[in-house]
Amino acid sequence: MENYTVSVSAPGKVILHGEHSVVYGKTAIAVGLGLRSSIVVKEVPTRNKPAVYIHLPCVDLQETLPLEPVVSKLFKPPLAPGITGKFSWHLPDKLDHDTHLGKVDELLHEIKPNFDILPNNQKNSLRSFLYVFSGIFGSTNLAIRSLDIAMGSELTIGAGTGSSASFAVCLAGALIRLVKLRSCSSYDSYYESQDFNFKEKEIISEWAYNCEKIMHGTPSGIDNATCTFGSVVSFKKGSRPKPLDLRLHMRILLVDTRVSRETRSLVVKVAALRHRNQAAVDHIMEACDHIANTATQVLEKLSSVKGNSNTEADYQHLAELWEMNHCLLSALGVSHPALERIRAAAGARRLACKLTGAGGGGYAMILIPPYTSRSSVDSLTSQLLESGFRVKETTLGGSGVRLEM
Ligand SMILES: Nc1ncnc2c1ncn2[C@@H]1O[C@H](COP(=O)(O)OP(=O)(O)O)[C@@H](O)[C@H]1O
Ligand SMILES: C[C@@](O)(CCOP(=O)(O)O)CC(=O)O
Repeated sequence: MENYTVSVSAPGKVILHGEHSVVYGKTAIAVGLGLRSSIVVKEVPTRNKPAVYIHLPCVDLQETLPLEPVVSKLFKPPLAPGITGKFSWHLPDKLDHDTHLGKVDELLHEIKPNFDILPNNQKNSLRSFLYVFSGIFGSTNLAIRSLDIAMGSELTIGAGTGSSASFAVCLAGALIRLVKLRSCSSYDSYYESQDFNFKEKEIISEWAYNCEKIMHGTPSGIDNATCTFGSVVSFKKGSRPKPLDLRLHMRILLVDTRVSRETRSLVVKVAALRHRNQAAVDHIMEACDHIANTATQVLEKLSSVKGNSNTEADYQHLAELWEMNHCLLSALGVSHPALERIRAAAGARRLACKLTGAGGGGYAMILIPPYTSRSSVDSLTSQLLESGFRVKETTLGGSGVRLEM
């Protein structure tokens, strides 16, 4: 019997346009980052009793989970109320989420008596792991084998660049691939397939959405969709995120202000401003919506360009939109002196810069068009590092979840 090894990676995400205005029903666009998380899942010989050996260095966690109680308590998860039939791993949105998560929590308290005193990040990673593992394997008839699971990430954890969705997408992707490999023979064409198909990606994104519910309560769905499909995802409240099939490879400097912020309190701050100035704030939101829509058109043009002379004009247009968007966000009161210092340094080199995400600190992104000189990027990076910021040069619009060889 073959012992399989599966390696999968998935990107983080940033919001390009539409932060805050998305809360008021306007369009947001998010893009996959060049920085990725990765997972390696290995079937290993069972030593004594079957177990999963988990290595999660990003949250400082090494854990061995016995599999027999997982099988007896968590397999065969229930369907949501009102839905009949048998649950299958193809249908994560039909799972009775609260009941299944409740059982996961009960089991974790049984097998780890100190569960309650673990830090939240470790708790959430373990809960998500058991939830997805038992949801996927628990609806198959495959014999249980011991597994070794190791995950890593180039992303800063808990900083608004989608590490939780990226983690969950890797996990769901790897476990689904393993189930499919074990369900087919080496003569099937699936065995040879080098990547996930669209339907598989939809299922992966739904499992990751359920994990986002574990981590955040009421996620919008944009992070799991962007980390799964990569490229650009357009989103409006109340409708499904829409992946756009664009081929982009835009360079940025992703600059961490190291000023911590809380998304929830910034959303409340904007709501209070709107309460006092509704017409003015609604016009700002409307303007942000136009920017998101125009930027989508520019990205479509950039995506279709093959050495076309308009690239420079398109990048300039995009830079203009970034600048306007940042200033509108600043008018909403969500900039920060650290973000403005980064903008000044970028502006001195005629490079566009905007905050991304909730603001109030967090990250700024600086657009690096292809015609920017290396010396300009290097001197800007040095200046930002000297000022105490963290700087990573990366790309926007990269690929979504993928199998690694
Ligand atoms: N590589 C990883 N390994 C283990 N857990 C991870 C990893 N990346 C993210 N997580 C989980 O996701 C949580 C971070 O989620 P969140 O606070 O939403 O941050 P972010 O904005 O980066 O998504 C962590 O506390 C941890 O539970
Ligand atoms: C400010 C907001 O529009 C985006 C927040 O993004 P992040 O938490 O910084 O990734 C809030 C939201 O959409 O829920």
